[in-house]
Order: sequence, then C-alpha cells, then structure tokens
Amino acid sequence: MEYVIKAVKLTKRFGDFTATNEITFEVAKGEIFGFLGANGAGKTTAMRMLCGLSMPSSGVATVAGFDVYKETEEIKKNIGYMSQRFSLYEDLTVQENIRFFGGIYGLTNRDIKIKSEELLEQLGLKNEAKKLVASLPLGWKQKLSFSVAVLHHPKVVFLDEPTGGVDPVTRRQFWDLIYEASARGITVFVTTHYMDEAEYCNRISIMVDGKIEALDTPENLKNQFKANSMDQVFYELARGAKRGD
Ligand SMILES: Nc1ncnc2c1ncn2[C@@H]1O[C@H](COP(=O)(O)OP(=O)(O)OP(=O)(O)O)[C@@H](O)[C@H]1O
Repeated sequence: MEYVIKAVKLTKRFGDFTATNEITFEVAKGEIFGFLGANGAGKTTAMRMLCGLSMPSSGVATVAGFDVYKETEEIKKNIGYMSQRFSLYEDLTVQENIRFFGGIYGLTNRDIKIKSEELLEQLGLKNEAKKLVASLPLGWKQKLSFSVAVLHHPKVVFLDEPTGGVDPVTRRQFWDLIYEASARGITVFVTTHYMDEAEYCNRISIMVDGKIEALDTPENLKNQFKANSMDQVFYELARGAKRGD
C-alpha cells in the first residue's frame, strides 16, 4: 500500500493549550479520507500542519513523501487546497480564474488552455466562461473551486468544509467530482460537518478535544458503535467533548 499522508503523534501546542494531541494515521493513495470533529476539535490546526503552513510542536508527518518540518515548499507544490474562505476571485470571470490559478500552479499556457477547455466542458460551464464568478450560484462556485484546486494534478487535495451552505443534491454533485479525482489517483483529505458527506468517504477519523477517537470505514464505525447512522456515531463520540459551542 502506498501512503500519501503519514502522521505519527503529530501535536500542536499553543502555549499550555494542546490543540492537536498526538494524532496518528495514514492515508493511502487515491483514498477519500474524511476528517471529522466538533467545532474546536483541532481539525484546522492539523490540516495546517499537513499543508506545511504551521510548524508542529512534536511528532512526525510526511505529505507526498515530504517532511512537514523541513520540506514545506515541496509539500505546497504537491498539494491542492480549497476552503470556504479562500477560493476564487469573485471579480474575475470563470475563465480568468482558471488561467490565474493555472499560472500560480506553474502550468504552461498551452496546458492551461487545454485544461481550461476540458474543465468548462466537464462542469457544463462553457456558456458561463466569460461571466464573473460573483454571478454564479454557490454550488457552481464550489465545483469550479475544487476543479481549480486539482488543475495541476496534485498528489493530495485538502478540502476544508468545501460544501458549506448548499443542499444535499448539490453536495452529491460536488462529490462526483471528488470521486473522479480519486479515480485519477488524487488523494482527498476532507473536513466536513455534514454526515451525508461522511458516508461518501472511504474512511473517516473523528477528533474529540484534539485527539482522534475513532478511525475506520463508515460501515465499520456504525457497527462498532451499534449505530444506524453516522450522525449517531458522531453524537456518541462528540457528546463528551469539552471544547466547542
Ligand atoms: N493560533 C492559535 N492560538 C491559540 N489557540 C488556537 C490557535 N489556533 C487554534 N487555536 C485553538 O485550538 C483549538 C482547535 O482549533 P481548530 O481551529 O483546529 O478547530 P477545528 O476542529 O478546526 O474547529 P472548527 O470546526 O470550528 O473549524 C480551538 O480551541 C482554538 O481556539
């Protein structure tokens, strides 16, 4: 098995407070790995360390084979990233966004042109190419934002609550794109609060107060907790949490 993310006892402390506490896990190539936890559980902190944006306090981790302490620039070149907060430029057109991010990711003009046509076709956005992103519905923005994050075929794409604010049908469409990326060998690391999305993952980890308290396939977790739904599994684990709202 080829592992694209490996973390052993990865920890981040802010002063006396341990935000992420000795988390250990591996994610295989092409796997869709769900990273769940209540508000404040430590998900964003963990994700920032894995993206090479924040130095761990202790533990070890590699992403795409690169060390999160020493090889952060290589990590950044080999990953894609999408979050609700940072995604597309609203005041640029669809096509301009694709061109801009293609450039940032170091694609040649020729590649950008080819990829851009493929992407517009795949998303059914050909007629919208010259429209401002601001004018698109949220679900379309999210799909475009994801497609842009995998434009350079990264080894891993990190998605931080990528589908906030849209209905289950639109989320399902978004997940079709995730499955395609995974089928092309791109590893997907995704945080979410939606339990329908959790069910779509190959494996899920659930964090409580900085620690990973459960990690398995949705099916096995439901069996383990004698639960009918992921909602119930999540509730069983998260109700003991001290952090959060
Ligand atoms: N720079 C920082 N300094 C001090 N404390 C921090 C810092 N960043 C995060 N924390 C704390 O670490 C804990 C975990 O935060 P984190 O953002 O990782 O949680 P999360 O699981 O991503 O939550 P959410 O779902 O709300 O985004 C929180 O209690 C937060 O207040």
